[in-house]
Amino acid sequence: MIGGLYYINNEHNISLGTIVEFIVYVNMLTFPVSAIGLTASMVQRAAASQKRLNEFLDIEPEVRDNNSATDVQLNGNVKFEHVTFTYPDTGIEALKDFNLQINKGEKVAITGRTGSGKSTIAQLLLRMYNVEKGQISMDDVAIDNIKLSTLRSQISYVPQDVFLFSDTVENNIRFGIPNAKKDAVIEAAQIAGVDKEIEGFANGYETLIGERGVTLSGGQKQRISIARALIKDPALIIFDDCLSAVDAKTEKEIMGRLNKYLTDKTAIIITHRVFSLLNFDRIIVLDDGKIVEQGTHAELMKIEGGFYSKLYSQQQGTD
Ligand SMILES: Nc1ncnc2c1ncn2[C@@H]1O[C@H](COP(=O)(O)OP(=O)(O)OP(=O)(O)O)[C@@H](O)[C@H]1O
Repeated sequence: MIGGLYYINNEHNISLGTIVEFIVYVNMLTFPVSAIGLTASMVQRAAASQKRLNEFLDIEPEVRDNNSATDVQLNGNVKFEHVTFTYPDTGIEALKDFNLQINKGEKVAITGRTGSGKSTIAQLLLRMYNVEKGQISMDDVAIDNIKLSTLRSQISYVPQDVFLFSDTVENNIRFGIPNAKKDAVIEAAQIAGVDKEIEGFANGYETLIGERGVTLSGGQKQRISIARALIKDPALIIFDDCLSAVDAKTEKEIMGRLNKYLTDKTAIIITHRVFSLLNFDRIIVLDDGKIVEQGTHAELMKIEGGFYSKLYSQQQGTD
């Protein structure tokens, strides 16, 4: 449910409509004087846009730093305590008295049916919303008391919908870490399983992506997005169903490499495809905003008629 790099670009909850309005407004202001056919209706629209712009500039972001917020060097311990969260716009209760503790270095997979609350966990960890009931903490510091910039810079989030820039492959991977060395870019691409394809492009890592360059497949975009998350070297990394466009074999291989590479890091992998989770420390199954099963693959397979074992059996042979 989270789109693109929403959390980076949209800290102020700017709606697309507002941005479009803003562009219309700026275009009007820069209209050449020779085009004096500026009609009354355009003036009215400009005035309306001005009003919207003023309203937009007055918007106070709902999530902002508390006065007591500090910089904290995070180690990757995560705790949700009795968190009940309702999306303010829809009134949907996405998490219900939700408790979860993940220790530094643990690799935890979260699965469950559509709408069960998986992405909401990521949204709340990034503090895209304030939590009113219960508490979320990292390394025993409530996330409300961690500066937003500090929190978000130490969590890598790979969204479901990939957002790439019209720039080189290399710059897309090192986005956010402009000083990252080429070796680090290549290593991240190798782990994400996209290095061979990049090397096959006419200009390798210098190849432009987008209208003026190569058109990437959905799977290539997803793997570049994973490489971008890895290069950040975060305390916590969250993969949100970000391998849906990759075939089952490739997904398994990437998961295997990630498991090794992320040894000292905390990782949360949100996925519908359970077959790639065999070696995870813990698998959590969500339903209707609550944990309904958790354990290793072997433990969950023993639950007769359990959600996980059913899902696993269904997926065997289908991918
Ligand atoms: N930005 C949002 N605004 C309002 N309601 C939302 C928002 N995002 C999710 N929801 C609702 O909250 C509930 C939990 O959604 P969430 O995205 O966390 O589920 P999910 O398990 O990640 O689903 P999926 O597997 O389809 O991504 C759903 O009912 C969903 O419709």
